[in-house]
Amino acid sequence: MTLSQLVSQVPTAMAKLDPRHMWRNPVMFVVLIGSVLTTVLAVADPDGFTIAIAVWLWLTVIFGNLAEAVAEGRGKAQAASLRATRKDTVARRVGRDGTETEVPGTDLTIGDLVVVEAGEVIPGDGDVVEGIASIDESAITGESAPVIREAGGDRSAVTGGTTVLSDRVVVKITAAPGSTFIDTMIALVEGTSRRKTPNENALTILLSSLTIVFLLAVATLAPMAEYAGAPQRTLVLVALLVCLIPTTIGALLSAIGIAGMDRLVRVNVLAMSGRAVEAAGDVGTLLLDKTGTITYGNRRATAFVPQAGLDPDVLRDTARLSSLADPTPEGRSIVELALTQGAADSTLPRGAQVVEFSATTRMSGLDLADGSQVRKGAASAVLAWLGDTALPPSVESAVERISADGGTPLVVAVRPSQSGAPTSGQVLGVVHLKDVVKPGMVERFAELRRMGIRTVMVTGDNAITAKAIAVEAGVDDVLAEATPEDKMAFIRQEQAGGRLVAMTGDGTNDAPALAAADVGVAMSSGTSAAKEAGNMVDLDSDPTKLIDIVEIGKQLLITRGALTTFSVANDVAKYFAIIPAMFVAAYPSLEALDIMRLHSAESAILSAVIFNALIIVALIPLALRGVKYRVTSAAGLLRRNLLVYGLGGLAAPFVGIKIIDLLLSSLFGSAL
Ligand SMILES: Nc1ncnc2c1ncn2[C@@H]1O[C@H](COP(=O)(O)OP(=O)(O)OP(=O)(O)O)[C@@H](O)[C@H]1O
Ligand SMILES: [K+]
Ligand SMILES: [Mg+2]
Repeated sequence: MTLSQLVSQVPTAMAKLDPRHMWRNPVMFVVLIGSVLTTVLAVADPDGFTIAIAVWLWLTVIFGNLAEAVAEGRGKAQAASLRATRKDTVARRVGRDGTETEVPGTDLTIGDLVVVEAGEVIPGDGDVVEGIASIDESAITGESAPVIREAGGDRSAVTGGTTVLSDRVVVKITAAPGSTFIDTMIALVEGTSRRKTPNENALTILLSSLTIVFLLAVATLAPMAEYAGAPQRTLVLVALLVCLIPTTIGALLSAIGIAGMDRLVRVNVLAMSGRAVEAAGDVGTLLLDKTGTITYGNRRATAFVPQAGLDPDVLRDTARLSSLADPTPEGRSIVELALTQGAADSTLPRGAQVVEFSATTRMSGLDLADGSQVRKGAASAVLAWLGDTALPPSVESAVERISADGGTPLVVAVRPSQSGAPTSGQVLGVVHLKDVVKPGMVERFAELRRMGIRTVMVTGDNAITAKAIAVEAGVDDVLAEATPEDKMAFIRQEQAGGRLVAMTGDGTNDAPALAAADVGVAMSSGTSAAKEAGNMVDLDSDPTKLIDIVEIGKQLLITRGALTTFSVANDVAKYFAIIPAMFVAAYPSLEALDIMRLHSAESAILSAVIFNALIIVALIPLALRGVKYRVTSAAGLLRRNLLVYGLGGLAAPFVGIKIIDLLLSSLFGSAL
């Protein structure tokens, strides 16, 4: 933060003097009332001291607003650049009859189909329903490497404002103009949608109660002082009150929250709720989806392994048949592999019923017109479908080998038509699906472990594959063959144990879990359903981003705690700095307590007011940058912060007020 940044936000800080805005911050609202009151006093009886107090009380309020304005100002620049990407686009809308019409992007409604080709800007948020394309998302991520988006799988979501680099896709619009991802991002970085978090509300109530306590204390001081023969002016009592109420944290509280969100945006994470950012600071368990989260999610068929003695072409052709109507990347890759291995290029047989893949059945295939059925899917699912208890030994060993290697085996089976007596089906072999683990996982998960976070991979895949990938990625635990319900139940169970849970995922089947988690981070590469369910989106689709998210969350909590400690300690110290000076004339015996030896009672009061205002500005950089988070025990951290910010807060006013008092008395000596 530079001085010019501070100065440039002064007009915004002045605009925030609007009582309708100030009202939301009770502590600073009291200072505002004090400023008005002392201004009236200064107008009625304009002596230098009264004017000086009035001026410094106004500065206190403005400095508080300045902290918020500077925090918000950082996001405004980013919002402006995002607005530029939301330029008017022309959409090629596809009608029911397949004809294309050009319409302005703003005319699109949810459910519309649009065609986007290489070189064109995607006119709105949606899911790719046909085709595959490489897309430049740098407009929103700042990342220049193109990403792949394709129909059918968990990499189907596209964002309006991004550009198709190659090929052609058909996109089904999922967001109305005005409530798109970029609109959300703009609102977020500008802070227009910011609401106080429950923690902030609780702290505000605490600070307000403290303010009321000090208000009562100062109000009762007046008659007591009078009785004691040392009557105090209203002006002095107002100044005393402002010094005693927790103005430092009151002024910086919202800036701390905004800065936390801002730091997340800088690491390419969009947090839809401040509450989630706070929860991130206390996360104990992290759940990660495997495919598309820990791995790239580009699960491709690489080999057909037939059952011993079976003609390899039979497996190849049946695997292809079962995948003809499977729009998932896995399904399409099987069709492609079969073609390269010499399969005939035929279309879906007449009268065939498509059995779509679902995360619950873990199978897909066809029911053919003659009553026979073909399926491919997870070994356990296919076995259950066949009503068998064991796979043929050669298939069993292929499944194990593929799994142990971290691959996903898809067992292919057929069941002949059941016209007469029930005939049992036959397992033909296995398709080997391969995916690649993203680099750098092991080190990053080790770091999470040091932070005290347990990482658990949850996957629909079988236990052996899950284990192999878990070892390669270095997660602590795995939950295999998990249905969407299992993922959610696991989260509920962790939460019941008192732990806050973070979940990262990309798929539609992750959506319930993302919604149930305290921190739900959707991969930007994932489906719209996942992004809507989570409360954060990672634009880089990096599951280890949670390390940054947790650090930022912890930093936010620590900064708020540290500055609250500092603020309250500060106020207590001010009490002991000012009170003896105020009463030493009436009670000479107080002289023993008057360790500060301030120039005069007036100088003491004015110095305290000035210190109270300046400390806000002095702490703005810390509020924005955050107190540094180190990986250490929570107790150690608390001790350290109490020491630094508690003792620091107690000592600072004595030093600061003394220096200001010396300056004032040397400048205005006899006048004070
Ligand atoms: N197109 C498909 N057809 C048939 N079976 C499939 C298909 N895709 C996946 N499967 C099987 O279903 C299982 C679960 O699918 P899915 O990939 O949706 O699980 P998931 O819960 O998202 O886990 P993850 O994404 O971590 O692998 C897979 O392990 C695989 O055995
Ligand atoms: K104060
Ligand atoms: Mg998945």
